[in-house]
Amino acid sequence: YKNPHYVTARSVNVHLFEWKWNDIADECERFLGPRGFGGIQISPPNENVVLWTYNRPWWERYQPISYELVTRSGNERQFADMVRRCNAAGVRIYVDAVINHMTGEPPENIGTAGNTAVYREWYYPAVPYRAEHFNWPHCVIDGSDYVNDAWRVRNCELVGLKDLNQANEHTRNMIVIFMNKLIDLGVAGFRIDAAKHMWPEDLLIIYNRLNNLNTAHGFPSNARPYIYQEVIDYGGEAISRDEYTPIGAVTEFKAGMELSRAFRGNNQLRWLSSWGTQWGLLAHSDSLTFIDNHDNERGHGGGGGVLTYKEPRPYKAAIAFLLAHPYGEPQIMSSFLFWDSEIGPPMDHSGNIISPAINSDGTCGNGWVCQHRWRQIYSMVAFRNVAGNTDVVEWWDNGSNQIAFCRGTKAFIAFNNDRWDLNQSLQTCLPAGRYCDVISGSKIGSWCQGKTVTVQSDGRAQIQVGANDYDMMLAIHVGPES
Ligand SMILES: O=C(NCCCOc1c(-c2ccc(O)c(O)c2)oc2cc(O)cc(O)c2c1=O)[C@@H]1CCCN1C(=O)/C=C/c1ccc(O)c(O)c1
Ligand SMILES: [Ca+2]
Repeated sequence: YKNPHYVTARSVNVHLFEWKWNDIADECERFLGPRGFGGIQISPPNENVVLWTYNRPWWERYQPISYELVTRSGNERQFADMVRRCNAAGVRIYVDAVINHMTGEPPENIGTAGNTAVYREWYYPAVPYRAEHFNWPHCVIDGSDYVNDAWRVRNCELVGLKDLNQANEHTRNMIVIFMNKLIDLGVAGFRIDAAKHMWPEDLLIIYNRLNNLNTAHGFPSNARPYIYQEVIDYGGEAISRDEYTPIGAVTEFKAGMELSRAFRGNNQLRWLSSWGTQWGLLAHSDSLTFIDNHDNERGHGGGGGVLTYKEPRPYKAAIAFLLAHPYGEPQIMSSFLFWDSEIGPPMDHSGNIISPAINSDGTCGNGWVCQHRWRQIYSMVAFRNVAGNTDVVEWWDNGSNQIAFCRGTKAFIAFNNDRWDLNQSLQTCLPAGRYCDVISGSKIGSWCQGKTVTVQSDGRAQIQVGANDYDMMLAIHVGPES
């Protein structure tokens, strides 16, 4: 359950938060496939509550009312079409699975999004779920439970959302039927939302009932779905993410928190020479890493502020480091613009999500940030792909915030977060020749739009990253893009 099943030489997952299925399929063919992205995390594809009372907040998609594949992102046919087209472009699809709970809204407060599910007294006829499929006696998780009471965190309601009982055979089967339908449509795996709120024993039983991946979509035979479990654990809680690593990968929130601290200047970059488990992070094969996600980019995720698109220079540098270093399976957030922590995706007056516009320079409009289309970020996706499974070698630092390292003989990156220029002859580990810095510009034919680096026969080059350069890093690698 710890293998993303990326197509060869692909290595990065992008969370296209709240995108519509048709737009994702287009993006796979016109951008993500050609640029070497490995996979996409999509928003929950099953029917959710319609909360006009909060003007369609982003978190309504985390309040299921059925497992019908009908949401504002599209219907079942559009979903199947997206998975087929993205797999054909070499880009995998991972589904955000909300299986801990159903909505907590009383019947009179909900719309029927896909007109397939009207439920009464917590019954969900479209699934169907009835009262005995939920945890009883009724209780709601209190803040102190996270520290003191693992049983209540699992068996009581998260913010009043109806808490399913995954120990019940019918509940398990409804969840398994839902997930197997997605696997048969060609998805490569799942993000398990709110995994902390479910018992690992019950989750493993569910995972073991899942089908092998569908070989018609290019997966090898007997391939198990990639499972990464959302367990928000900065330490100090009754529940540890170590309870979940035996059964699947786990979201490593500490990675984004620590790299945000470092690239904001609250920790010296030189300490990153030991990046990985020595920082208290999960084992490499268990670790889904990211700088920010849909929750903590809004400040919900605790652990202090992670870097987001709102602080672009250190954000791009933190992402560059995350992608340049071999530790973990990295995921990039791709957001819509927001100015309050509740607001949902750009929508028209009747609530339909507005598609991202693609500008002539390749960036997005219509209220979408499309971080994955920022040159400094998609260039680092290519960097990571080229670096493959090579190790970090030739680590250099200046004793504070200027660092550089190679990935085998394939790639080289340098960062400068000091207030003075970096101007050093450094070992790049690359074959002699002229390379384009992929951060400061693209390579057009054989011309470098940005900086050019000349590597001598001993692998050394004069590396310059000014303290006030537009970006605080320089990256070069073998292969056509650099
Ligand atoms: O103030 C709120 N929630 C209370 C604080 C955040 O608690 C939530 C956590 C949560 C937070 C921290 C933890 O350590 C933890 O174990 C769980 O996970 C969720 C997962 C869901 O599928 C749906 C939810 O409504 C939540 C949620 O409210 C607002 C209003 C309701 C939704 N919401 C939110 O803030 C929604 C947040 C949300 C939604 C989906 C997610 O995947 C997520 O990680 C957070
Ligand atoms: Ca639960």
